[in-house]
Amino acid sequence: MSVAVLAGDPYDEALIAQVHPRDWVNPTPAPWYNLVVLGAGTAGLVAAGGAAQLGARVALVEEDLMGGDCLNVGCVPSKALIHSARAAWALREAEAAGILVDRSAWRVEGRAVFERLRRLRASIAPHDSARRFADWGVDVFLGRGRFTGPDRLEVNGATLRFRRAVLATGAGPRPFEVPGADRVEILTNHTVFALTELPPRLVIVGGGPIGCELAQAFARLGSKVTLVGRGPRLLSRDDPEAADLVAAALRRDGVALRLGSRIERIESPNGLTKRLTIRHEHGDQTETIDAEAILAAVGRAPRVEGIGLEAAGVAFDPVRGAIVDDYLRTTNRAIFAAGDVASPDKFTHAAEAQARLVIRNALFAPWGLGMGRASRLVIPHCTYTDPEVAQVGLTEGEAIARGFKLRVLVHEFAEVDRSVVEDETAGFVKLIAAARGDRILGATIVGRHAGELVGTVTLALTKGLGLATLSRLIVPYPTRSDALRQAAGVAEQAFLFSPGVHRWTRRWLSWVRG
Ligand SMILES: Cc1cc2nc3c(=O)[nH]c(=O)nc-3n(C[C@H](O)[C@H](O)[C@H](O)COP(=O)(O)OP(=O)(O)OC[C@H]3O[C@@H](n4cnc5c(N)ncnc54)[C@H](O)[C@@H]3O)c2cc1C
Ligand SMILES: NC(=O)c1ccc[n+]([C@@H]2O[C@H](COP(=O)([O-])OP(=O)(O)OC[C@H]3O[C@@H](n4cnc5c(N)ncnc54)[C@H](O)[C@@H]3O)[C@@H](O)[C@H]2O)c1
Repeated sequence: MSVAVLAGDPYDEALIAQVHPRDWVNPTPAPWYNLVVLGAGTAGLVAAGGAAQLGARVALVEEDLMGGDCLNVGCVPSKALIHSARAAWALREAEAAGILVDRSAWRVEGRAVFERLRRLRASIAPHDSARRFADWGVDVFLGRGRFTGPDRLEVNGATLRFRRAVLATGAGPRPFEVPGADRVEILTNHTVFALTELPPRLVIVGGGPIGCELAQAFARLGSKVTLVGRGPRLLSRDDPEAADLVAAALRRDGVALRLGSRIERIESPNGLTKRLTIRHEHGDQTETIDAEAILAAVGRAPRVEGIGLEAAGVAFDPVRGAIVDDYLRTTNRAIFAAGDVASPDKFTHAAEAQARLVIRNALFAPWGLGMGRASRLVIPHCTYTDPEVAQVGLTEGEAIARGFKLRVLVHEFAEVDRSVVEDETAGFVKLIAAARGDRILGATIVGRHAGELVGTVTLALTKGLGLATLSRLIVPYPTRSDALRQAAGVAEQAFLFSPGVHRWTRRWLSWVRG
């Protein structure tokens, strides 16, 4: 990411004025800091802001745009794009709801869609602004930071000495290594939101969350999208049935899926059109796909190189990132790490939760007493395709792999009145529970608002609430939350209507009847 990859319109100028003011003057460093934070994405901002508000002397170092990926080139712009795509989709589907729309009377204005995205991004930027953090007492340094020893870091020639530090440098797009990719302009999440028009044809490489969300969004907005995936299915981290529903939805929206495919080469025969040659894993034939744009969404690489981790005594691995223990301490006990740079869960809410834990462990656990464990955090995730796919705890496959004996309790949204009346019946709630007892191990939710619904199960897992509690939850009618109660209730119903219990209830009722 760089200020240079923004589109350069007034909204981007407004964004920069907040998160990388051009006239910013770095403060004079204090002799010592309680906490120096490297990177001002979600993890860094939460760690710095929280610590400063608790009274710590804090320095925050950012080389690019404060807010990091989430604000600038991740969650915020992608969800803004998804909103526009959904509006276009709703118009196409309006007829099914009895509303006749003249198809020739509306069209997607790509320029306006991207402008809206940048306007909303700029409107959120004050939350992450340099001024806001400075007002909280944080010394904000704009510039590239680099550790120069186990207790010091350098930025623009100034040395910041620390008792504790937080490494929060995040992750960037993983290099896209296929023949020819270095000679053709390839979009990544750093550049795709700087577009000003919709590409008529777009190839997206990668079937993870970024690939799926953006493939559907661009297709709904009118681009002819092909998604090329290496694996046999989409969303390889998630439940396979959930991934199948997403694949069906993408196909329905016009996305051509080429899964299990290997890219042989990329070229640009006339300098404008880009051409991919792919080969299916199980076939001899190659296929060529032409497009105006190619987006690589092939995973994330933690930012660990060139930042002096060797000098600081912080061990790292190019794939896993900084190596941390369960208290999020690196191999230098004074340096902690939070967010994408050290976590397999590369999500904003995970970065935020880890940063909160780091404040506690780094600043309020003298001699290591009272430190909290990262493994105790219950971290859900959700992919914002339509239908959404939300997950918390173990998937069915993960629970089996760990040797659990399971009960899998499923309730389909086709059985939920609210989903039926809104014509959105695709999806299900799947609760993964231990075969005996009440314990919930995880949940997969596929459907509209799955990301909201998963919060209830996350609370149950966090507080150790079981199936019985969930099945007695009273939810407003008609809502999709009923699916959760119904799925949990399957176990209770099976007990209540089991032959033994049924025999007993009949006898009792016959006796009281007289
Ligand atoms: C397209 C896309 C969509 C996403 N959608 C979602 C979503 O819907 N929900 C969700 O939960 N997550 C989503 N994510 C993931 C989310 O954006 C990340 O998990 C989150 O931003 C991680 O925050 P972080 O603070 O760890 O790192 P980052 O946000 O990457 O911040 C790290 C910061 O450190 C700075 N930095 C690095 N090195 C240095 C240095 N040497 N000196 C100074 N500064 C440095 C960087 O410039 C950057 O600003 C999405 C990601 C992408 C790419
Ligand atoms: N809604 C969300 O929470 C959300 C949305 C977007 C991104 N994110 C975060 O960002 C991370 C990165 O997302 P992502 O989708 O880039 O990564 P990913 O690692 O989840 O998926 C990348 C996919 O690309 C495939 N791939 C890699 N090289 C390929 C090649 N040469 N040809 C074809 N396919 C190839 C991989 O097999 C994999 O399926 C996510 O894992 C998630 O943590 C979260």
